[in-house]
Amino acid sequence: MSANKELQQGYSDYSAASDQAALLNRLITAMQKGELTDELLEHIPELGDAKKLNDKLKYRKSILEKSIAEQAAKNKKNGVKATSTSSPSSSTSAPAEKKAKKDGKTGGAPPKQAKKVDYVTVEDYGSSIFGRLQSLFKKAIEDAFPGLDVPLLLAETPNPQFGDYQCNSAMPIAAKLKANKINKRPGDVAKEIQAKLPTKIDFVEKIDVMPAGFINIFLNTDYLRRQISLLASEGVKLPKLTRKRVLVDFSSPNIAKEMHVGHLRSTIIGDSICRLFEAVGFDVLRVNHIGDWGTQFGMLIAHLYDRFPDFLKKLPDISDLQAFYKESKKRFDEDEQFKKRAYEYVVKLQSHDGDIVKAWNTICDVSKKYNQIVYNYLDIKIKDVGESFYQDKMIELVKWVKTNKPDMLREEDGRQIMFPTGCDIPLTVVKSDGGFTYDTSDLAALKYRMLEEKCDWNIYVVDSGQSLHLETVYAAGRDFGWYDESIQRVEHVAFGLVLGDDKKKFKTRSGETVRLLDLLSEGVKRATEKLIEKGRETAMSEEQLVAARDAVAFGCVKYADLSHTRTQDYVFSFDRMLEDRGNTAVYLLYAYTRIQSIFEKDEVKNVDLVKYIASTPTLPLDHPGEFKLAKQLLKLSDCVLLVLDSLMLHQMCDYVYQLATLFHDFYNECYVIENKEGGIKTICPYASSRFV
Ligand SMILES: NC(=[NH2+])NCCC[C@H](N)C(=O)O
Repeated sequence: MSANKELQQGYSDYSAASDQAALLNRLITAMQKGELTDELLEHIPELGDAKKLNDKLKYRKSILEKSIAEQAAKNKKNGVKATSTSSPSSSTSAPAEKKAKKDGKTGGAPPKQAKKVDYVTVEDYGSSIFGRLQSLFKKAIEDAFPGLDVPLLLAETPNPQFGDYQCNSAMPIAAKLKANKINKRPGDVAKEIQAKLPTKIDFVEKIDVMPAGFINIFLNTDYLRRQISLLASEGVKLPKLTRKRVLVDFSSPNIAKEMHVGHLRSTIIGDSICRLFEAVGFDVLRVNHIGDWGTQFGMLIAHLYDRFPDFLKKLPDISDLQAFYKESKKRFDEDEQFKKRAYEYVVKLQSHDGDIVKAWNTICDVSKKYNQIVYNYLDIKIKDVGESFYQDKMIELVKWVKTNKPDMLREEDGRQIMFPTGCDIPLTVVKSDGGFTYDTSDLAALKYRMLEEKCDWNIYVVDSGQSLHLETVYAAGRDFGWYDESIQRVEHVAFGLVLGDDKKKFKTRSGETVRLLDLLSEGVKRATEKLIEKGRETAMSEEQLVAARDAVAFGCVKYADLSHTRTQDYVFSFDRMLEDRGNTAVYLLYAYTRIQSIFEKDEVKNVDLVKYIASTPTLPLDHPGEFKLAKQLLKLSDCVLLVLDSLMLHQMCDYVYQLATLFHDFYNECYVIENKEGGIKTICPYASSRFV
């Protein structure tokens, strides 16, 4: 070999080796990050094969688990879940896969959670003192230490000696500077932050910087007095936010099945979120994604024809839909002839046959009529946009995917499935019989909500058991480019189970699902007993008593749910929720009643109040109890901003509970009305007059 050739060989050996080293480096980094791409795996066939085998096994495992779940559902006595996978028709009924997911049996890590966009854009903080402080401090820190990217640490102080609020950002900033080889004491960092704050802030009395770096903020009491007077004369003014279009999918029961306590939680939480959004001026779509489509309607229609032949003339009186469902399911399982008819009806329903559609409508109407009673009790407004709304949209969806993203679909055992990025469990888009699934309808719904309804924020108030299903659907939406995560937010607002006193899933004594109407009626009964026990029926008119009874009964059920951290399971207990002490609706109602009694007993007219406030632009607030109450009142906007971001409604309950407690303290310590000579009553200019 000539020297030249040797050199060439050496060079190519060297470059091959350095390529290898570079490849190895990429592989190691990718492995550490868990991002082994197919392109990288091609270089190490063994590894690629192992990965493929692993994927296959994982998928097989999920199929097996699905079959087990399916079998379990079949074996379960009185099992009413209609999967009808052998039907030659389309179905959106929850397939076994959904059940397996619900039970958490499918394994596999949940796909990456959608990034949460810092979504609520405040145009004007208005009365939110904390919001204004936050934005002032954020700006001061950014001006003093540009690009340092340290989260703002600002909180209320428990000890008034250290002011009303304290900013503790100086310490982490000093640490970060140190890491960048800049030595600065936290005290000096704090001084630099202070120097960047405006010299005069209307609501701040003084700002003290402690040598250790704490920044103590003292509010201006005159400002608070003026604010409270303004609140009294002009009412609540919430911060001004950029208007958003928000869709809230909540309640969403299934037709012909009993609405259960899980749906009750969804209804209460979803409605409260809507009310909050409406209060800040968002454009809110209250959507009931009812389960009103699927092969189970075949058997229900067949049974309807037999049991209520004149259903076309008058709405059948099916008092117990659950029993009706069970009866038809039993016939479907045992009677071949009936089964055949059921299938025929499904086909007819899907081809929009007039009478069959009417029968389907009848069943939906009976079910909805029942649900409406629950909604009326709880004062819930919601619009039905159920699974049936997506009938044609599902067909369109499949066409769309086949045309635009054909590579995303995979055929397995005759089914069309897809694995969205980062997901171990596939979505079944088309079943082997050509039918659709819960996955298909949720995909179609997501596409419609983001592209047609043009939602900025799409919220699903659904139990945490469906988290994997929803996250997989969202991941598919991202893959399909249906929404832009930097400006839009798609979010599962999950909640835990409702438990009985025995800490087990909430059931009747005989182990049945609790009917919501029975539950609410029980609440009404208990509330009536409570009111009678307190002798209220003598003090109230019948009308007032009914109003009080409903406020107590339904208020308690709602508040008990909302005041618990929603992501956790909570124990449903009438005894606890009807207590007049602690964080309960009764305790809040008690505060409200006391306020009303001031007006009633002392015959103070609203006009007198208005006059008094108009002539007192700075309310005195001389008594500590009064001042504390005023401060809490002024925190409403802060609380609204907090909950808008977290969607954790217990934070709002904590706020009102604290407010009620402070009101009770105030009521016990201060006079509100002064009894002048000659029996003339005037509003006391100093609420603390009991002490003067
Ligand atoms: N888009 C949704 N998947 N919403 C929730 C639907 C809840 C479903 N109907 C159930 O009862 O489990």
